[in-house]
Amino acid sequence: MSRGGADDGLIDIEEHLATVLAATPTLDAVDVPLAAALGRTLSEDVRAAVDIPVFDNSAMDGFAVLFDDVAGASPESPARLRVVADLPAGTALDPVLAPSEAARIMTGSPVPSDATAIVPFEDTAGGLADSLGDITVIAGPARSGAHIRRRGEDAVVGDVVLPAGILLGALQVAAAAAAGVDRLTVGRMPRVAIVSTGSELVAPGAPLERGQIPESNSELLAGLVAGTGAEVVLRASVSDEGDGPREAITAAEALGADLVVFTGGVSAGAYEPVKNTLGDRMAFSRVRMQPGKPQGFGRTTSGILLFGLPGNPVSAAVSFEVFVRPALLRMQGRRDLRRPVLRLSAATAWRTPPGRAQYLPVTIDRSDPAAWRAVPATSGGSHLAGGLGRAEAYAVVPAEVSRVDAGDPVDVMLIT
Ligand SMILES: Nc1nc2c(c(=O)[nH]1)N[C@H]1C(S)=C(S)[C@@H](COP(=O)(O)OP(=O)(O)OC[C@H]3O[C@@H](n4cnc5c(N)ncnc54)[C@H](O)[C@@H]3O)O[C@H]1N2
Ligand code: MOO
Repeated sequence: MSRGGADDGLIDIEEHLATVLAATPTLDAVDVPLAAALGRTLSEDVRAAVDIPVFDNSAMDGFAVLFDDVAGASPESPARLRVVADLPAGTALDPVLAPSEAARIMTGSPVPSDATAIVPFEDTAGGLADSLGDITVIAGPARSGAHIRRRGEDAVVGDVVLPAGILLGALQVAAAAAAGVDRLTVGRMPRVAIVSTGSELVAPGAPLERGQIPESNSELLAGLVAGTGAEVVLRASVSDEGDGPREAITAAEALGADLVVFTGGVSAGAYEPVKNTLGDRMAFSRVRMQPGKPQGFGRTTSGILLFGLPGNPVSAAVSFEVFVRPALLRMQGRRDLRRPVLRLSAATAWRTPPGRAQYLPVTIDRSDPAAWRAVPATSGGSHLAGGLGRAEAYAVVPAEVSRVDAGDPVDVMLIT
């Protein structure tokens, strides 16, 4: 569908993404130990198997006391107590405390059932140095319960500590561990084949004959794929002649691939291997974006998703962000498929392509923490593969915006 009645044959980004996602299955879930869960997508809610905290415990190194014994204690009016027990972390002891008795206690140790407050060492005359006989409290705790961390105040058994569909980062895996959970159900890693096309491509670092360039898209895509939690099972480079793309699909199928990403060979030239050999399996569209206008997408009869991204390096990077990444996340069961977007002001003016949404590689000027600014990393050309290396985000400018002036608010999609 064309926007605003413009009859330019381009389809909207959302329309192409909807086509992609409609064809994208959620893969099976697998059960993994915590150590293997980092970077994966959680498939089922995680419920606490133990309370957090597990038991009432001390927040301070000091003494477990009866609040009434020490309330209002001061240097002028100290409270004297007798230490009847010593409670290191891990102890199972639960000593009885009679009036005027205390237990020395360490941070994290279980608070005796009789105790109603903790007095830190700093609030006693003798401190740690004189802590196992009689002690003198010179500052009473502010309230009953002071410095006691209560059982279950964070979560109780059965509470959902992590909801299905989220990315498991270090914080989330640690929360599962704290909740007494040792295995997590996560989306299976999608298996991805990456296929570069182009007779001009040679390995990076190889001597270049006239007309040849270093192949860089497979490095780009392997990194981007890994960043989604998927695994690369095949990297291949095929020439512009012959049946390379079809052979690559056969090889990918043999490796159990769920998705094949081609770059190059999808536009309007005489040698377009993806377009010319895979027309029976993929549809080729022109999407209202720059870079990333030519897009191929389809599916094999066995259900492997096929993406034909444009070969220009920035086009390939942006196309991956906008179409392939959401598909790979959906396969793993991720609920939120979007990157975080900040609205920042443009540091300089820049040109935008008429009638196409722009994804401009940018850096973020953080020199004023209250006013971050988007700084173009390139002039916007889809071939500027070196400048792409400076980028940490894309400024996303809608198709109907004809220019960006310095100070204009722009949406900035974070990609790191
Ligand atoms: N007559 C038209 N020509 C072009 C159109 C159009 O609409 N009409 N669209 C342009 C746009 S927009 C793009 S984007 C490109 C897309 O072209 P292809 O996807 O067919 O890609 P190639 O022609 O194979 O390569 C484009 C460019 O990228 C370099 N490249 C390709 N693969 C790699 C790789 N793996 N590593 C590094 N660089 C790579 C290649 O050498 C070319 O310079 O088409 C426009 N043309
Ligand atoms: O759309 Mo192409 O990807 O402009 O350069």
